[in-house]
Amino acid sequence: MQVSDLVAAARAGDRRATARLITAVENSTADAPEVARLATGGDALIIGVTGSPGVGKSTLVSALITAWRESSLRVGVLAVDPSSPFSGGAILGDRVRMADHALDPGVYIRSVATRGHLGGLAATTGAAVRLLEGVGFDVVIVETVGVGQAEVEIAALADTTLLLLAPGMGDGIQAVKAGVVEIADVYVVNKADRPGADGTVRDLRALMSLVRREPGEWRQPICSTVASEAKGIDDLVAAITKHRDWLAGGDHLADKRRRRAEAEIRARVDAELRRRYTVPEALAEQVANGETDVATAVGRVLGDTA
Ligand SMILES: Nc1nc2c(ncn2[C@@H]2O[C@H](COP(=O)(O)OP(=O)(O)OP(=O)(O)O)[C@@H](O)[C@H]2O)c(=O)[nH]1
Repeated sequence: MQVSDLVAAARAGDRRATARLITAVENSTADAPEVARLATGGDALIIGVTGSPGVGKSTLVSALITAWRESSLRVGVLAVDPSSPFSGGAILGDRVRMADHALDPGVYIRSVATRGHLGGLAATTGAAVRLLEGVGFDVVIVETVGVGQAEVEIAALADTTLLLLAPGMGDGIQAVKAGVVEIADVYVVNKADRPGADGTVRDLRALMSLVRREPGEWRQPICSTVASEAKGIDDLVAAITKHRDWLAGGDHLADKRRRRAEAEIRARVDAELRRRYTVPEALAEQVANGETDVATAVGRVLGDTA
């Protein structure tokens, strides 16, 4: 099939065509440049969802999909697994939300692996986000488990980042420690049916009252949800819409988009440099032995293989 036919099919809701296009950009196949050229345009709402394992990200994403489908929006989900070298959807096969939305052509769900890919999340996921937006998805959700660098990178990709917490998991404190709180645009206290939820909301409020904000700056709302019963989802969708309106009201959205493009280009440039400039083992050996110094070795790597 021609790339143009695949793009047309993907726009019409053919999920296999969408899958083939993402695979092409992910693997930088010979078709990738044409795919990137044709599958362009669109204006998706890009949502990042992050939080510790077990807080209910998958369940919440499933409930959000249902809400947006009720408004006939097409929803794409990229589930990023920073620890897995596998890609293509197999990991999510048994997940609840797959079963819930498996027959709906307006929903596309895929897992994205970043381990072993040069450039990390920004390079691999950035291209897939762009593709989904380009074939007409109205909402693209990027979900990742809250570990290490991934959640900071996800915030760079997304227009609106949701940070999920759950009562009784010490999440509030963990989040502060990791500095994650700053990357969130909307806090979600999920599992609000569990004891301690009010306390988690209170802790967050107290924490936020310490942050000084300029007039006109975004104040992160705190939404309480019971994702497993689809409770609080309407309020959460409203908070997301409000953030989008705030972004669109100033230069914020354009700024975010530019920074996203910059992060994606940067990641790809870094990956390309790593591919071009390899460090020969013998050279490392020489530095380790004291025969050569590091600066000289760097000169050799750059000079020898440029
Ligand atoms: N009581 C309660 N349980 C919930 C709620 N939301 C999700 N759960 C349950 O919490 C467990 C974990 O939910 P997941 O959605 O798999 O959590 P996750 O954050 O995606 O987990 P990882 O994939 O491990 O990162 C499941 O058993 C859900 O049914 C909720 O609002 N209340």
